[in-house]
Amino acid sequence: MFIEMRNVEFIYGDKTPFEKKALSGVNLTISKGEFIGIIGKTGSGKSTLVQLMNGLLLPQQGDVIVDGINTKDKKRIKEIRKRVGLVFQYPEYQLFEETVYRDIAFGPRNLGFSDKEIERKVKEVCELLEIPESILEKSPFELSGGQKRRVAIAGILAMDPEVLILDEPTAGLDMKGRKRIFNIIERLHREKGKTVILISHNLEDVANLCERVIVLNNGKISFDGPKHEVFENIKLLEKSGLIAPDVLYLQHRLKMRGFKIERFEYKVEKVADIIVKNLAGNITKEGDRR
Ligand SMILES: Nc1ncnc2c1ncn2[C@@H]1O[C@H](COP(=O)(O)OP(=O)(O)OP(=O)(O)O)[C@@H](O)[C@H]1O
Repeated sequence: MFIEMRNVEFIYGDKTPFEKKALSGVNLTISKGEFIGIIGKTGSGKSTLVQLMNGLLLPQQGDVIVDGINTKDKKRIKEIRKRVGLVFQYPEYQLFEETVYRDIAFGPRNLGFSDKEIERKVKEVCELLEIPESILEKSPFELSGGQKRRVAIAGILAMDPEVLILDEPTAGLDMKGRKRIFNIIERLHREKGKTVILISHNLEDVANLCERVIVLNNGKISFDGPKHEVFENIKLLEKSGLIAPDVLYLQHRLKMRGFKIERFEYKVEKVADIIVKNLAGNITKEGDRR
């Protein structure tokens, strides 16, 4: 078990007139190599949850343990940050150096990597994230939205974290930009064995990419399990204030009409195959009857 949260509660502005309980009674464990999606309506506590996972926020109640280290152990916070990398929802929060190179190098430099190691790391992550050398001396603020995202991810990956957390990594990107980011994330999981935790408002993306899904509702976990269990339970999604992807509503409707669906699919092409297969079955049956 790599990350463990035990009975965690987090309150913003604790003991002030503005206090706001963002999370309560959160228990969860995350193992190496998982690909987890975190979903929940706006304000349900998703960003708070992931900031607790790398010690950026500390719980008022309960404990967060990362690879055996309690995030409250101030002396070991660097070790935690090195293990759990968090890419913020807004890349602007993360990019502040004068050049792209310096921004990507910031994390490893802070962790005490040598210049040679930093250079090697920057080169490696740029290749992985398809960041051309020609932009390394540019200001991060001159970049396009997609490039900014990739540079923000590169800066975190350069520290070689075991766990990569991405908070809405494709917000504001067009279809092509989104596909590019998701391909990269998928490869990081599949080829580099990274544990990935993805927050997304887009349930279709989560359904397509993740293996396990955690649903948050008003600061509590309302579901945690295999994705097919959550996505086949439209009522559960609705109770948590979420709307299931259209492909799922379609398959529920087809099932009600007598279509045989063994396993719900998340890609339109695959649903089309189900329909064709069912219709073909019916036509054959008709033929048999005649
Ligand atoms: N800095 C803060 N000060 C006070 N309250 C906050 C702060 N950040 C978040 N909150 C509140 O805590 C709750 C959880 O917020 P959080 O950002 O974790 O939710 P979220 O699910 O990530 O939302 P979104 O989908 O909109 O990003 C919300 O009610 C939010 O208003």
